[in-house]
Amino acid sequence: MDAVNPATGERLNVYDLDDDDAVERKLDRATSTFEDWREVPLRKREQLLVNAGEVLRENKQRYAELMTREMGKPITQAVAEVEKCAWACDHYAEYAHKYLSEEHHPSPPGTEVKTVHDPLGPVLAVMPWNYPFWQVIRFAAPYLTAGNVGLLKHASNVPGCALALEEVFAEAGYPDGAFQTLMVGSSNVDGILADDRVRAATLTGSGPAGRAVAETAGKHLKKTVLELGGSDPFIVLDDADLDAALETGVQARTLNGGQSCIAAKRFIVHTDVYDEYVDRLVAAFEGLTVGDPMSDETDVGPQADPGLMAELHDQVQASVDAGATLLTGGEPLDRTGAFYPPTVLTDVPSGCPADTEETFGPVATVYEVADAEEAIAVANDTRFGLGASLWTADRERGQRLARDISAGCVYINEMTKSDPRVPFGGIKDAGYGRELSEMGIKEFVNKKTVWVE
Ligand SMILES: O=CCCCC(=O)O
Repeated sequence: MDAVNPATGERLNVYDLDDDDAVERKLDRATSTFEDWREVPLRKREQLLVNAGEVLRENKQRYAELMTREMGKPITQAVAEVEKCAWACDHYAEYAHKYLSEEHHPSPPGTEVKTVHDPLGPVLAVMPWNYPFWQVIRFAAPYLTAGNVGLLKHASNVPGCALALEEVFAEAGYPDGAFQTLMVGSSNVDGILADDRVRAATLTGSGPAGRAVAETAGKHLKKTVLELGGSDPFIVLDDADLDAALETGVQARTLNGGQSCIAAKRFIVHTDVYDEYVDRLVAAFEGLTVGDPMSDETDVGPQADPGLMAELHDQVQASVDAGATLLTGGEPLDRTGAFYPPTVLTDVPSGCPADTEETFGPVATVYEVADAEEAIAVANDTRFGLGASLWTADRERGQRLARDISAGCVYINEMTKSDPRVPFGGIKDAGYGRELSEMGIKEFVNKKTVWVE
């Protein structure tokens, strides 16, 4: 596996792939470790998670630089990502025993009926490059604490991060085999998932990757959680606080180079405030600093890979060819590295790529709508259903409208974001299942009913 810096094109390192024997050994180790790990008292597992949070904090700068070098995330955002990982560790260290406590049910007199939460076994995690640490800690913190063990198949462009994550758990004192990185390509996923030793799988990634995992998991009757793409609406109503909706909107579209499933991708703006909002959005995009991701001053780094940037650019060009108006950006920057400028498209014809596909980069598509009802109709006119953000001065109105939005979450007067305390996941082509919070930790447990007569 090659790690290549997308800001410079420089090859950072070459990593050996695991051969079949190495994968076999890791699967065996996962199984044998699971038998012991599941017996470790929950309080002890929580303590190890506290340690993992400490390891992350102690190595924050090193891990952040590793992410920035491998996938181009601005360094300030990489540091924030490591901090968020440590927070997720703290959260589950504090709450896992509460989330996993026995549930008692109404039962006939003289009997006791309850649900207990047993771990399932080795969980395969197929994870993407865009949040190389966060996406992994998001599954590992809850699932390991529930007594499962983890097998990570990370994206092939972040191999250094994949190994550093293994280091986090080793240094925190987890048993060998509780968390292992598989250095394999995506063609190996099917066979590993089909293996009896793997009991469940979680994937964050593209729709095709999710469907492939779901198909194999279905064939072998394994539980999955899928967090796939999104084309999240960012709705600005006539009574919205425009300053806040603008500042947050810019961040929601350009954070992480716009490479996020929950980025605001379709801005749906009430006609009364449309002209002002669009003018200010364009000005704000043009004011962003695009450049060296190692600089604290940078807002938008390179796209993670030249091929991905080319795909994004194709989507923009095809949309313009179909009749969309390009207000700013729209051409890769003429410099070394995969730099794409913040881009704004309006008058987007129905059915063009910017309208129907996920744009994984700093490209905002803006729609003008006559009223809140039309805003909701446009918001729902997508095969995705991950998150949504809605801006209005009237919180009651916001909550009424939220009921009509087809998405896994709706944030009113806030950008869509993940938080360890809050369930995260989508509907429709955005996937199924929930990560984080109590719901997340309970996705990969056997909710076992115990009836005591
Ligand atoms: O691509 C998905 C990004 C999730 C980002 C987050 O959890 O904040």
